[in-house]
Amino acid sequence: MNSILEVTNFTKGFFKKKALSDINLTLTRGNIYGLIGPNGSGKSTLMKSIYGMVKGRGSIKADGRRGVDIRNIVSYMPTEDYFYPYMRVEEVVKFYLDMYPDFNSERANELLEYMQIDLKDSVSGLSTGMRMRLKLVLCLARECSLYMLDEPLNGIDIISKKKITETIIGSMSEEKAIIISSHMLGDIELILDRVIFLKKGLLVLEDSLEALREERNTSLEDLYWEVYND
Ligand SMILES: Nc1ncnc2c1ncn2[C@@H]1O[C@H](COP(=O)(O)OP(=O)(O)OP(=O)(O)O)[C@@H](O)[C@H]1O
Repeated sequence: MNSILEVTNFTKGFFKKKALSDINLTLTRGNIYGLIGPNGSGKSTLMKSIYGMVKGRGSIKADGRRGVDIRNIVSYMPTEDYFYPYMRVEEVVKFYLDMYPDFNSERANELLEYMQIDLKDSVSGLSTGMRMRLKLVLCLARECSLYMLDEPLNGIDIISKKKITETIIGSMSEEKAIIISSHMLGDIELILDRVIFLKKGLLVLEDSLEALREERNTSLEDLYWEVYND
């Protein structure tokens, strides 16, 4: 089966407010998805729900798995920073190796070298962009079917952006899918196959980016204005 994730009638509320309303979504292998939407539209809540960190009503299945079992086939990079500042990069890598049986240390070393991160570097000494690079390496060095990257291009310079987008493309294959949430539309537009637009917790559009561009003769940013400017 080509589908890797099925979200069915999924709703999540925080107190009286709905963060996600009746989401129905199927993701297929071989695609990079852009998860798009303004602040507070539900992007992070959707990723956390898929990863089993947030519970809601409805069903989420990835390759037949549900709940925390999904974590065996999904690798998630949250926006939050989760490193212990006293650690060196090599200790963080060791931590991942112990934690995830699917962690590929050879791939991690290869990516660390490309990202110009030294195993002896202290985590507390890394700049924002270098920490982002490290988070991405750790996420993509797992052998998984689905990768979820929450805001991987936030607060970083153009060289880091280039390295990050190249690494994402280099990690793709026909058996995998990647979801990227971002506000950097011009940067991610180049690497996306499909887009998912969330608006106030509702899924308002899921389509091929190329088809949308051809049909409407427009850029992702223009499309964003069309969907959200009301
Ligand atoms: N732990 C929480 N407690 C209460 N409300 C929450 C919590 N997490 C998210 N929300 C609310 O759910 C809604 C969706 O938030 P979410 O963080 O998923 O949006 P987002 O699209 O990722 O936003 P951003 O682009 O700002 O990161 C918002 O109204 C937010 O305030």
